[in-house]
Amino acid sequence: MDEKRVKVEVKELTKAFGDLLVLDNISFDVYDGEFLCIVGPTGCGKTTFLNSLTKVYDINKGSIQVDGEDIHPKKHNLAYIFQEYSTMEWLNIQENVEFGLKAKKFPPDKLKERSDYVIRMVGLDKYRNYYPSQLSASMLQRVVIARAFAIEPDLLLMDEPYGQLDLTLKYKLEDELLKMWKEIRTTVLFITHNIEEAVYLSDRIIVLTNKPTHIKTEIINDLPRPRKVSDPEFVALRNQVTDLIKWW
Ligand SMILES: Nc1ncnc2c1ncn2[C@@H]1O[C@H](COP(=O)(O)OP(=O)(O)OP(=O)(O)O)[C@@H](O)[C@H]1O
Repeated sequence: MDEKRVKVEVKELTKAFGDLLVLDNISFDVYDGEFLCIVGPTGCGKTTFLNSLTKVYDINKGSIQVDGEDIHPKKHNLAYIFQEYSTMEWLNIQENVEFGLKAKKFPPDKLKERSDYVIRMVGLDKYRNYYPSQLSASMLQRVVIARAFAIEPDLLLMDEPYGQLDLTLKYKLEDELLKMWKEIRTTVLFITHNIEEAVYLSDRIIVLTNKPTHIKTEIINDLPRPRKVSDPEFVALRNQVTDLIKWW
């Protein structure tokens, strides 16, 4: 990135459930157009973090701002991709993508052009009239990617989206995701346990500690793209992050 502009500012984020302090004074910025990965041990509070970010939970202390304003799902354009495919079975692929756009009050005369564009980007042009039950797992994930990027979100939140998928599929979808991200230049916050995935995808990696969770360190990942998991530089960075975490 040439010029860094702060898109999301997380400041002193603190969340406890009763006596259990989960997030302990977490502060960091996400830059406009950045692909930021957050890795941390099981149970450190990644889901709690996302739920705090999206206001599902009230936080005990701190603030989260997008473009200098307190984050709000109604005010800001937030998109989510989770493990579940979350497509609507009764709508075809084109309608699934347009559903998100309509919800965001996208101009009706530009709807088709926009959905065509993202559907083409993920290689599903021939399937636009199919229903979710007629598609494979990887195609469904592509629909989800297309739908998320279609709205050009302020922030795309991803929570272990490919955790359950087999490796080949996972790599394909990660490449699909990077292609969309490069084209549309969305700010992405991607949460994962998988260090290799974080090194493959990110511009920067934030490493969390065990509970009470704070930021252990952050690593700039400027490996050139496309990345190869077997490149010595890739392996070196993966090992560096692994050594930093060592939560097992
Ligand atoms: N609603 C809740 N009430 C009480 N405790 C909670 C609640 N939600 C989460 N916790 C606790 O907060 C801690 C963090 O949970 P969370 O699910 O955020 O972790 P996680 O990092 O997402 O886990 P995983 O790595 O398994 O996905 C856990 O100890 C959990 O038991």
